[in-house]
Amino acid sequence: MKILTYRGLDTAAIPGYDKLAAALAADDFSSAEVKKVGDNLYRARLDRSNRMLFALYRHQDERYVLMLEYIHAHAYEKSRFLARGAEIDEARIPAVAPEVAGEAPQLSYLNPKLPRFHLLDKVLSFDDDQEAVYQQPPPLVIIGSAGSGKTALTLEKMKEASGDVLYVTRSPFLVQNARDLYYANGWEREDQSVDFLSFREYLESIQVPDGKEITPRAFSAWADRQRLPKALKDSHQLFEEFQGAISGADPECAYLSRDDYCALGVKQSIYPPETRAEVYDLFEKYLRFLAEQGWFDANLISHAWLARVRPRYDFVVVDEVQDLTNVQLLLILRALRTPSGFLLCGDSNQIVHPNFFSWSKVKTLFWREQGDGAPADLIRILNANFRNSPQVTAIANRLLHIKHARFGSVDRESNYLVRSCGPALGRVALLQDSDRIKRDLDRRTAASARFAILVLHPEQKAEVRQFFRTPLVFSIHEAKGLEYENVLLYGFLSGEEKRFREIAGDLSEADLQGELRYARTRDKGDKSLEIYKFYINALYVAVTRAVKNLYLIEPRSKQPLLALLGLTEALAGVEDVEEARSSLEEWRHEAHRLELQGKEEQAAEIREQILKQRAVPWAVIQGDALAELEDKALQRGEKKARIALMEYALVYRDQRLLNALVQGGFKTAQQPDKAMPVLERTHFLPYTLKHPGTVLRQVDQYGVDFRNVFGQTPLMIASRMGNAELVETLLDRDADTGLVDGNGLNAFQIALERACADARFARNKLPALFERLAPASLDIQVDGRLIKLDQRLMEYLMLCIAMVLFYQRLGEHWARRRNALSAVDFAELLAHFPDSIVPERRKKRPYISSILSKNEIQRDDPYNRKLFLRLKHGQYLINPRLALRIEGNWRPIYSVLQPLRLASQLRDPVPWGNTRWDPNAEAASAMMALRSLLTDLAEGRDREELF
Ligand SMILES: Nc1ncnc2c1ncn2[C@@H]1O[C@H](COP(=O)(O)OP(=O)(O)OP(=O)(O)O)[C@@H](O)[C@H]1O
Repeated sequence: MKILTYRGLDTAAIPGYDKLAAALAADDFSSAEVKKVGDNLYRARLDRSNRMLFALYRHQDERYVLMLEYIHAHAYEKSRFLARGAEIDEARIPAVAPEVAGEAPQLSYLNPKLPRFHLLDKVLSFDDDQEAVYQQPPPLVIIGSAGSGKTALTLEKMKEASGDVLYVTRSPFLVQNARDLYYANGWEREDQSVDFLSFREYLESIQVPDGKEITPRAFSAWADRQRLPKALKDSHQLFEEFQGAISGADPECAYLSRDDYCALGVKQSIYPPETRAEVYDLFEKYLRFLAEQGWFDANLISHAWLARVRPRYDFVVVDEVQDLTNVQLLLILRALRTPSGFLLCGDSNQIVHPNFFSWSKVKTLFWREQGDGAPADLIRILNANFRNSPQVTAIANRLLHIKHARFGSVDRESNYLVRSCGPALGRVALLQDSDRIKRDLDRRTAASARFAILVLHPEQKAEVRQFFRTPLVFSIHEAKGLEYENVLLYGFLSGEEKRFREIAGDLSEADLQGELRYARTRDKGDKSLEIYKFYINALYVAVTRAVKNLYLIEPRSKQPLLALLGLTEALAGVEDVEEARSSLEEWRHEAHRLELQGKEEQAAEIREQILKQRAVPWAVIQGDALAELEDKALQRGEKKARIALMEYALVYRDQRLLNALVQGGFKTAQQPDKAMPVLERTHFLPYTLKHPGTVLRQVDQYGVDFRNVFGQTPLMIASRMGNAELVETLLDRDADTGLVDGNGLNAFQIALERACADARFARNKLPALFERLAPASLDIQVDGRLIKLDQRLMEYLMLCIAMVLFYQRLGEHWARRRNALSAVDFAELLAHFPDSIVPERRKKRPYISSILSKNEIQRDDPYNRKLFLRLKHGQYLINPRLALRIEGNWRPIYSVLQPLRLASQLRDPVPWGNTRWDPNAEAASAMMALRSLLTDLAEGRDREELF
């Protein structure tokens, strides 16, 4: 077997490593005492107390040992790779023989020259180009086609940076994906703090703009109302002109003046000079529309925020740089402490719309910011493709050839061919456009989540739907960023036959041979590339969405461009297209993936047509419905309403409601602890079962995040009942961990709440729930700025616990001594948490106190997140001016939490001389005082007497 080592593993410092490696290399598993300890995870003996963890892989005909981690003194529970808190009883695990390697997973690519490998979500062996970039210090610009491993390489380079690091890109989906890849396999680095932000979040981290960011859909709806002349009808184009030419391009101004816009060169605008005045009139209307309707435009805000941004990062990574405008890039650069600490990556061939991105503009921008010029090898190009099949890559290359041969004026950075390292063999075929073929194809693909149909223009989708039942139909603008195993391009070229004919020009096969050579523009006034860029890039993007197989159906199959792509014969049968039927589970994942990427239309269609999900048939008690129920139960004394209200009050431990029920003569409410088990049996029993069929049936009917009558999702109840298996099942079905219940708590906080009330729950149930339920980050707003509080920070846990303690302790503390929350409260709760979820040092009181005081509103600390307000010595409230982003909307913390629900349990009046002292009145007035305090503080009114 061959030995490879994980990057960063210092084998020289591992005692007995060489001897062990030699034994494994010689297939001697018995003297290495190899045992299987996890999924493709093995341990071998280094010496009496130390172990080595490794994985087995195959590549071509060779078997490989991938050395992962040194396990010192049997401390398996500290391993990055084994499940948290894993206890391994070595004596009870049988030894394995080297033959197991024969069944090991295959690596799709392995560079024979490199003995080291990298790890994200999977094992990566860098090719020579990637390795060279990996070795080069920043600043760097990495250019590579779709699937060339830019993101993978970039993330690995990010791991090298210490200090404050930013990863930013336009798409929130990509951000989440990058974060998940980054921390996959338990990676961490103590001296690094990383923010993963979408560009909008980055803007918000400087200052949260008023309103919502304008979307192409909202723009289009606005444009449709404007009665546009024919030349300006294409709203995508108009939007692009507003966001790429009038604003965005010149960072010196928010947007161009009318004169400057009209004077733009022929290549700087989509529109000819004679239409510009009209475009500018519309732009002015657009500005008014933004202001009136409460939208914001990212370019205009970026320009305004240039005056506010402060250097705060040591290293910045910008992914998919072609999706950002100059002013946006400049705003990112201005956040750098060291001007050269950046890494940009992107691919200008992936721009669908006619935007004004050019690598030379980016370079100029960075040059200028750097002051002393840029290093010669700033720009690196990756030529491999690890994603698409060789057949798809071959077609993509032909397109690049055509673009180059036809419009040789493209910049050097967009001018490279791609070498396929793709995993699987695929095929590219032109199919006849006949009813029989379409019927046949539909039969084979309608039930497959791995087959998508792409068209050039949104209007063409309706035509596709006449023949095909799949919900996966996308216009090219929607398809960006997606990938499918099989892609059908439907009438893609025929829809704009004239354009594509002009693109093909009089090129012949001979023009498409050899390497691309960079040539300067022949004629500066030649606008042909700008006009055709949309069409050729759209086709390039469409083609590269296919991971394995690409099919085309063209009503007019004899087109010069098709011929140049080598597609001359239209096939009369589709027997080779595999008939596929995806499981409901696959479809659920697909709907969820599309929702995350903002493809609501297709996701809704999947949910409706395939998953057949519908809205819950019951009314959820919340908002007005709750007020009405209260009225019926408390004012009108209706029996059914009283029972329902009591159940609601029990679920949320709403002491105020329980008290009101008791005072209204409803005795059962007096003993919540007795009533609770009954309630749990009635409503939550299915959530405690090993085979929760009833719950899953409801999930199938109403979707995984449906709300029960109390407004809880299945995940929240499974968490409450401590059913880790069900939690796992629901998460596998993409349950949303960010949703909150009627108390404003998410499923993770609900588990913490249970742990707070029950030490046994904390010890036995919490570990399996803890990491799985905690959302990756919490969006909080303090002083008008977004802070994305990452799950890995102690501050995250402290805020979550503080929200739980709000209900569990604040009321009582306040009623008794006008006290708020203290480090003791946190420490008492954390004491029951096993070390595997919260390390010992983080549970100590001095440490908790230090986090509380570091995050006090008034404290001067660069990492102060201003989470807490110190009322008096050691007494804290969650900062009343903090807001949380819940389901996309900012909500003040004390409207997420429900101060109205804080109350003391009723007590009997105490005889006091010849009067009676009513403790309840006192408690009620204390709670009123607390609520008014919270309101005052939230609204910024001074309550200095308290401090
Ligand atoms: N050296 C490698 N060996 C094997 N797989 C690789 C290698 N480098 C990257 N990959 C894989 O190739 C796929 C594409 O990589 P990645 O997403 O980083 O590409 P990209 O250039 O960022 O693509 P896009 O521009 O489409 O986002 C990923 O699944 C990644 O893990």
